Amino acid sequence: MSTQHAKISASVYTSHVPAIGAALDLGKSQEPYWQPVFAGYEASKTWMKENTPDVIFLVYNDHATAFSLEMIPTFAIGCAERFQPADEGWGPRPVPVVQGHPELAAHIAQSVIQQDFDLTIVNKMDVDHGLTVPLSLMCGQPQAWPCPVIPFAVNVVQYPAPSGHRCFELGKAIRRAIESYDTPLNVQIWGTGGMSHQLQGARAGLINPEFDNAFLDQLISDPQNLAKMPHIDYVREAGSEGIELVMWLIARGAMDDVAGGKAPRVAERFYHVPASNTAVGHLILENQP
Ligand SMILES: O=C(O)c1ccc(O)c(O)c1
Repeated sequence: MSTQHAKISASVYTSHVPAIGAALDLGKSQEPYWQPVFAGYEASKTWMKENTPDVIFLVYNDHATAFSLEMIPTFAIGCAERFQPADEGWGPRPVPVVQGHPELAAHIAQSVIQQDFDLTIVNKMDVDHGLTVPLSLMCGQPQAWPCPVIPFAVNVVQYPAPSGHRCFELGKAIRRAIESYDTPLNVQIWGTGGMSHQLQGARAGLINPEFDNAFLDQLISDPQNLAKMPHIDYVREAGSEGIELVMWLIARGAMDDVAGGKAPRVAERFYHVPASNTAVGHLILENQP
């Protein structure tokens, strides 16, 4: 591929627990409960400063904020110039407006839809904690986010959610789309949500560290097989909200292929239980030059 084209340099994976955003916004990040969570991201914040991309393609889920049970696309790509932080009930988070990249987003939409994945084009959308908490964890509290962000919303809220396999294949299509964009942009792809958690019902509070750590291991070294895991296994092992982890497979699908002999480098790995009701997991993978 010519160096005149965009490329994916790295992927970031992280939970997006809303209480993490509230802790930061309310100045509680050094309290004993929260300190270990934020400490786990210190090295990643340094990495982010040293490896700031031109664009972040950020895979997340909307939590009935921009969409609702009235209308919920399986995959939606944000093509707007900018996206406002959403009001999720306590006013919008005091974080910067998210600048989009309409040109690259339109190119990805064109390419991915022509590769037979149906995407919904979104030209106006507020972004909730699913998108802003990962930015806060990786960038802290800047005046402006360090680069444009293309929001990519996945339905993991209203059944049926897409399979891990479909997400993994979609990641590959997104990579082909980015690598056919004829401007040499450095793009990161982020997969967010998870890890194990269940917010409702008889198993509310479920956390499964064995499953989570096995998921991290396999995401690194054997994502092809991990992508075969059926939906019911996520729900049984990681709880009803654990299904958010299929979004990590979109980001992993866009990265170098272990099966093809090119293993990405693990730059950071962190796991902590709990933050609010959730197990926090985090990885950074870098494609090798
Ligand atoms: O742990 C929690 O409280 C919690 C709440 C809402 C979410 O969307 C989530 O991912 C986690």
